[in-house]
Amino acid sequence: MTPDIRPLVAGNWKMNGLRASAAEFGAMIEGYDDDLKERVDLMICPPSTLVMAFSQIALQSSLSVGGQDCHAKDSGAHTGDISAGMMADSGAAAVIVGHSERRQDHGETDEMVRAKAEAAWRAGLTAIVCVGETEAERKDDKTLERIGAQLAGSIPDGAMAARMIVAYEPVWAIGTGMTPTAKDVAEVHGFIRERLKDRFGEEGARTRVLYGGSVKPSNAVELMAVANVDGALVGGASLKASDFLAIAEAYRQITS
Ligand SMILES: O=C(CO)COP(=O)(O)O
Repeated sequence: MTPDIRPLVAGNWKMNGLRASAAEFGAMIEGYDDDLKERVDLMICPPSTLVMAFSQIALQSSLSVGGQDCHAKDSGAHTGDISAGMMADSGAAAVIVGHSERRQDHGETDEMVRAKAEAAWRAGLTAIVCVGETEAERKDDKTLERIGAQLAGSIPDGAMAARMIVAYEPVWAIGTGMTPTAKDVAEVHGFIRERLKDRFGEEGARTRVLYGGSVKPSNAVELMAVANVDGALVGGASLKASDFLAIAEAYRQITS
């Protein structure tokens, strides 16, 4: 938690989900109550094919919708790609950029991620910029060095809290069931906060910094209670509405 920052629990569905899964999820999510809505924002980042379906669901609930990636250009001859403007037109309010799976599978560099974040802003979207060290980097004691370089390279100048979210996702914790200790999370999130403040001043102090990597209902309270953790970016556990809501429920406990 950071005082005065409203937490966000965002679900990244990755390459999962069909229209029926979205409808099922929507029916379940309507049930989340006003008290929880007061405490935490919820977002789902489905595959592009479901952004429109989720933006309909979002009308019935207090959920917001994000994309998982966008092209750095606004339009043009880029078969198979999707622009930030298209995401916005489909009802997204945000877009994830620089997820480690994009960095690994598609060779995305910090420079490319930065250009995508700029494209997101041009389209009026919030950019959720992901950073995180590999297992080898952690073992070599290079975690903060790596995160510092990714922050410097991937976040464009002029970042403002209203349109920027940083997600710290240690690569080795994604989909593995392994998580850093609360102490390690505190160290990295504290470091990210200092870097954001150094570069963006008050805007950096108010930017949400999410933790992602094997967040589950059973570890949500411990992870979300860490200083400078302003929510979660949840992969696998966001696919089931009951687990996703159970993670959000952590805020009922933490903020009571
Ligand atoms: O990559 C993630 C979210 O973007 C985390 O995935 P898991 O929650 O499945 O570990």
